[in-house]
Amino acid sequence: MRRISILGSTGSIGTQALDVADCTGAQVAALTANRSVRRLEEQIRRYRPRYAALSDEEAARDLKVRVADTGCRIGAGQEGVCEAARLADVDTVLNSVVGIAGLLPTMAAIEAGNRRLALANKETLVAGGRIVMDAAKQAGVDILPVDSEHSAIFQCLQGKAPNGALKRILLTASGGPFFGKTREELESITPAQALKHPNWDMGAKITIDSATLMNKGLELIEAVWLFGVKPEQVHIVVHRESVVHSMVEYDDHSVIAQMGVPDMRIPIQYALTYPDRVKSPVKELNFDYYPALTFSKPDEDTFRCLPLCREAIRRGGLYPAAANGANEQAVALFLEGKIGFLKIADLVEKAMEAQSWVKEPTLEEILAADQAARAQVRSSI
Ligand SMILES: NC(=O)C1=CN([C@@H]2O[C@H](COP(=O)(O)OP(=O)(O)OC[C@H]3O[C@@H](n4cnc5c(N)ncnc54)[C@H](OP(=O)(O)O)[C@@H]3O)[C@@H](O)[C@H]2O)C=CC1
Ligand SMILES: CC(=O)[C@@H](O)[C@H](O)COP(=O)(O)O
Ligand SMILES: [Mn+2]
Repeated sequence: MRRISILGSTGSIGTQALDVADCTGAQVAALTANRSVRRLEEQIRRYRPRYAALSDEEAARDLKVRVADTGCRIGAGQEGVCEAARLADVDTVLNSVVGIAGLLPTMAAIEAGNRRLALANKETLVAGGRIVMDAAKQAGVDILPVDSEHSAIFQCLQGKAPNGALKRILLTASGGPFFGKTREELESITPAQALKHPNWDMGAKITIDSATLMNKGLELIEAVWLFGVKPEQVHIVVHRESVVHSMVEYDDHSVIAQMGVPDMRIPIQYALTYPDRVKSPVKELNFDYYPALTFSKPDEDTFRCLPLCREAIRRGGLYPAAANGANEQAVALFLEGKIGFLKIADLVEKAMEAQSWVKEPTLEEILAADQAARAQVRSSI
């Protein structure tokens, strides 16, 4: 039986991971969140982990009082979250924290060793890809992708590509809620409109990223690090139905796809049970409901975040961290109604322009680049 630590347990992926734990009989050893005291209290009472943490220190103090009767030890701050990633008796850490806040817990899980890392937090690899992958290799920690496209690619590769035979990755994109719209039409988009994803029910930040196609740019970078391919080998294919979760093309031009209904419990479960496949409550894919599957090219003139991310990983160094940090701050400002939808890409571009070249950045330099990009975004509105 797996003993898992779920970081970001109160979010979209975190709560679905708890459903998966229910179905697979995994034991929940630790839970963490940012400041959702009530939701984490409910989860502690139901799953009885021996440790839980909130990164917001005041919220952690409140939680400690509320769950004093349960015997659950409560941690606080970023270090409290990292402690959940390091617990000695845990064999699986699921990182479903949103944003760059997931980077230090990822490193903590890897440094602790002797566990698998099921990684939903794509920003970890976008900002810190090289150091994360190097540390995982050195520690012998397997990183299992949770992101649906990367789980699909991992499944199509059966874990690893046969030597040199992988030609390219065909990474699918839904196109988001604004597929087919012009820049003029996007000028007056509201957060409420952008928060309506056509196929997936996700947290707010990733839903906005899907609407701008930043999500696909982040996923392109994520794929480069996870599968050791060049940026040019990742080809984005718009597929409106989100049923083909991604594909790989081999040198003989054979294309292998992974398919299923759009439900994150499938990739979450696979990351936890790999290499085993076990029964799932998720609906089977019924082709009667999908008489046509469509494929087309992304509109990169309108949705500029995608080419900006491609350029960021092509340049390397701190450019992806700067693009990611600027995007996180810009999305927060868009959700607060302080900037328009199209401004998000402008701010990502500006942050990349301000970034200087650093060959192999350290963790400290990555976190500093993230902070600098955020500060630049805040000061330019
Ligand atoms: N949702 C989805 O279907 C998919 C998500 N992903 C990726 O998974 C990650 C999580 O996404 P999603 O579940 O949608 O996000 P949500 O916003 O729904 O949940 C985020 C979780 O992270 C916690 N959190 C937020 N800020 C911090 C912080 N500073 N320190 C520690 N914990 C924090 C939140 O706690 P609190 O509740 O207290 O705020 C919450 O538990 C993202 O990287 C996303 O890109 C990838 C593929 C699909
Ligand atoms: C479920 C998942 O993995 C998301 O990243 C999803 O892919 C978002 O959809 P699009 O970014 O393709 O709109
Ligand atoms: Mn995805």
